[in-house]
Amino acid sequence: MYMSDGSDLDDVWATGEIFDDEEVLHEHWTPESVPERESERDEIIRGLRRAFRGEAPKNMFLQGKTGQGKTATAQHVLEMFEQRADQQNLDVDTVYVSCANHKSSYKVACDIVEQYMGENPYGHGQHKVFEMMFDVFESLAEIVVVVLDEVDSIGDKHDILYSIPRARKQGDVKNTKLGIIGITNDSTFLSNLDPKVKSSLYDSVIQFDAYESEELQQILSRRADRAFVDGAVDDSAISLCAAFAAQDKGSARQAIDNLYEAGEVALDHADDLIIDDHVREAEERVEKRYITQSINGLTIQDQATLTAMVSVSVDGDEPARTRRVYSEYSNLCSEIGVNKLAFDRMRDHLLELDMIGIIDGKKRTGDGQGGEKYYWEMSTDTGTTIEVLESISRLDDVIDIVVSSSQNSSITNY
Ligand SMILES: Nc1ncnc2c1ncn2[C@@H]1O[C@H](COP(=O)(O)OP(=O)(O)OP(=O)(O)O)[C@@H](O)[C@H]1O
Repeated sequence: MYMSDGSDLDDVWATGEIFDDEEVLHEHWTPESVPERESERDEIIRGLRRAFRGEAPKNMFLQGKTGQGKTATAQHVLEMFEQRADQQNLDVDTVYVSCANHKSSYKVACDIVEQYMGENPYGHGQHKVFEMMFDVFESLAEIVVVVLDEVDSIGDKHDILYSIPRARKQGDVKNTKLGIIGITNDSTFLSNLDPKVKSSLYDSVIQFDAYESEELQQILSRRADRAFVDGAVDDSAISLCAAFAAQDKGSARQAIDNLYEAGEVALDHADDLIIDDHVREAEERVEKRYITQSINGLTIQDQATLTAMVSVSVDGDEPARTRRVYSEYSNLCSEIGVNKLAFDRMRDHLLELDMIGIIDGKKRTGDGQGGEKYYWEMSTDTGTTIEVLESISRLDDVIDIVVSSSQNSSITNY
């Protein structure tokens, strides 16, 4: 049998002349400045500067959709805060927790204790774990800022949001002054908190609006200068990347990911200049990867609801009322082999799909019957979504029917 020595794959192995410092395109890389977020930055500074007057920092909530620079801005300001405090001999420290995998205050407190004491106290009662967490804060500094990123993950188990702001009053800490910076994508999280929690921390909500195309262009240009060798990116490719991201979610993360992928695409084509065509191909690849990751993480009921939504989309009926989606869903359930949920519960799955950005639901006044109703449409590309759903064995037959019945405008009679 012929075995290649691999030399025929040299073009696939080629690293090309595109990337210089690729790391600046990685998710964990923190920019030194965030000029597009000057006003949000200044508001955070105003909340922290109280510490220099001997007061506890303000409790703040940074709110806005994904990729809007909330974490980057908070990190940038906190770095400046620590440096300034150092210069003025003020004893400050910051504690950062990503709450993404912590579904309760208890688990967040365990994470903090583990970070600083080296041992996870999981298994002890909540009272004990909170006590340990307050001991950690007290041992760190006179002023401690606790950053709770993706804080909405803790859902309604939000005792920590009540306890930290009141810790001094309740005698949980004696010498340390505490402030919280909560970061969330979920605009409903704050309004759904119970009133006693809200009143203890609702000092300031700082809204991060979606980036516009010019802002994304500036962000990309700064990254590109460092990430790629001189002259490796066409200006128009940067503008196109920014425009794609602005039209979609206005997310800087998405824009940076697309530019990174465009570099890979250029390498695949053995080109040493990134141009518009590479950006277009990259956009398709990134979109497909994003849809695949999102859909694979869904429950089967979410997937059934999404399949119904796709069916509505191929019939050209978007935006559609919930009852239209429910009718498709009802027809699909037995084919997919899932229990048919009641109308309201299926709507919850539509809301879930909206939260992760696969579909988009907007409330507006309906067709004269009652108040505002939801209208749904796909926010990812329907064709790509179909391709991904087809790769799930439980759904592939149903998707075939959905697509082939699109000419008949409805799958109701299959
Ligand atoms: N103004 C900016 N300048 C430079 N880089 C930015 C800026 N805004 C965002 N970024 C970059 O975009 C990516 C996403 O930003 P970040 O994580 O801060 O967003 P986020 O709003 O916290 O999103 P999420 O809620 O999804 O975590 C990061 O790589 C970050 O460095």
